Amino acid sequence: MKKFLLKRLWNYVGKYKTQLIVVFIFAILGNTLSIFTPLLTGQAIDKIMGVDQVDFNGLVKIITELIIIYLLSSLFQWLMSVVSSVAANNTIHDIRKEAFDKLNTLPLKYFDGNSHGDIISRLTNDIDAISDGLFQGITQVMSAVVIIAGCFIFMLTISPIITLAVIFITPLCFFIASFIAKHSKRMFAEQSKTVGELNGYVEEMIGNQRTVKAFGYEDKSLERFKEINNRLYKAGQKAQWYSSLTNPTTRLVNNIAYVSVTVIGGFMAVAGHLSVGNIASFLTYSNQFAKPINEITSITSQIQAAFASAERIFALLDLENEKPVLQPEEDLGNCQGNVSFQKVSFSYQEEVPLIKNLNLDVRKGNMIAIVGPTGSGKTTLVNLLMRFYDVKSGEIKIDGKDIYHINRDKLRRTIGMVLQDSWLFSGTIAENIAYGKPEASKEEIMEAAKAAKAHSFIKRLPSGYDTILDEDGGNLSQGQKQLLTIARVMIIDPPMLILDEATSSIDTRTEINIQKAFTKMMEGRTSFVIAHRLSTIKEADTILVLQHGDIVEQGKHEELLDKKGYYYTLYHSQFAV
Ligand SMILES: Nc1ncnc2c1ncn2[C@@H]1O[C@H](COP(=O)(O)OP(=O)(O)OP(=O)(O)O)[C@@H](O)[C@H]1O
Repeated sequence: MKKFLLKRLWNYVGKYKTQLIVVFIFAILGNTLSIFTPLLTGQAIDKIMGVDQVDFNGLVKIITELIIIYLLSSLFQWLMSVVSSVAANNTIHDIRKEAFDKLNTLPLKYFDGNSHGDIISRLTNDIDAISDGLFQGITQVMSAVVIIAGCFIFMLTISPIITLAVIFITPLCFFIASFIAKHSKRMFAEQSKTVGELNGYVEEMIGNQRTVKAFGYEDKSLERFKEINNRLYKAGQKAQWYSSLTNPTTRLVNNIAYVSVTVIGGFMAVAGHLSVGNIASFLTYSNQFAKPINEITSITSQIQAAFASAERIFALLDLENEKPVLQPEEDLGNCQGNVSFQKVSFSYQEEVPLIKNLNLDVRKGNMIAIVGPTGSGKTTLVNLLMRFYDVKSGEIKIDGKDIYHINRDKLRRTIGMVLQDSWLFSGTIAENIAYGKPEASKEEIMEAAKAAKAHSFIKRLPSGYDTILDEDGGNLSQGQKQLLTIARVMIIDPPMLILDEATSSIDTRTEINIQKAFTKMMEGRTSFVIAHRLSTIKEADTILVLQHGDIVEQGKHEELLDKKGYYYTLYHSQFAV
């Protein structure tokens, strides 16, 4: 599994080979220089033979060399970390971009079925974790290779016997580290998952603060937060507990190696095979030899967290995209707006059938009011027409062309949509209106606003069209927000419309404005209206009455009332006052 992850990560990191080579060169320069220092220190010690037997000239020369080496080595190590952070940042930039691109190609099912906080967490926390792991990984691994190889050679030149002892004991560290890593990986995966869950919850609570406060849900919300937070605490503790074992255990092994060097070295010195300076150099080398291994094991937690996060990112990247357009691709051209559903079946979950064998014919310019109790499938019908979800079987045609043969973007541009929860983004009012047509001129924006009856309220704002909206248009009323979304559709001038009439109460004046704007917008356009107003259903060319995903009745208001069927009951319970 890890091999597979490494290979996939390499696909991204490998693109920056030149930077990695530069890091390696700096690693060689910086670390080789520092490998010389124990040798020089040993030589310096041997210049001090005893009282009055000190070679001062030799000593000063060596100390000067040591200072220069330390300075250069620090410079190269600094350069190494600068370049490796550039390589890590470039890699992360690519992964983040690919992940965000992926979000744009995923079907709506993914967003409906996963907590938004968790998705955000994948793009932020998980990517940061990979970034930290990569940066540390690159610098430590490169330095380790150079130091281990360098120290090994230098130790060999001093004493092959003691070198043998060191290289027998030190690899034990690897076994211990990999054994612990195996266990801690699972804990880190749990930790990342819980971070995602926590983010999801926090996002939900922040987004719904009004509801939280209105229902006095603060205490319960805190309880739930505490519960997730506790789980996160436990997962984090367990992961850290396991990974924190690595460093002390490997240090213990290193200390055993250190003691062995001292004892064997001592015996060899007494026998006259080694000088005191040699032993001093060797001790430092054996320490340096173990250092990169220790350092790598001390960042295992970071590397494990990076692996766990990489798994979550790759899982996102591996999700199935929206289905591509079927060939041959057809062009809607000058779209008229004739719509038909033929034997359409659909369900969100396999085991819960919703729409079964639905047939519907809508002629261009007609206004279709969709009514039905909650959960009857009104929004689902819209989801299918917009291709937010794909039908299980059957066909949906516009002007006789199957929508699965039409480019998804082009299809969506022919249908203007105004929903109840009008989504606005932080930016000016003008930018919000021109969302679907960024190249629109000021005049066009104003025209659209006038048609949407939004111009007069915009004009009264201190900065007019340049008024900056908070995220989600928090500084506007519900009705004003809806007028802006109507203007946004007007500017695109689509041949078809999907409107969701607001159920929330809006002041009468704005309500009248919205209704007027809706009526104007629907002129000559095929319109599907999820209807909540009496006036809409009365004016509709056809009313579709939905129940449990089926069209149970279809016709004009008076006809349906005369039938005294389901619509009659629904009308008296929902619309008639
Ligand atoms: N993303 C989804 N995943 C699973 N089931 C869903 C999803 N969206 C809707 N449903 C289910 O499908 C059924 C139809 O939902 P739909 O939103 O179309 O109803 P509706 O008539 O628009 O309701 P309302 O008037 O309350 O908006 C409901 O039972 C609902 O629970």
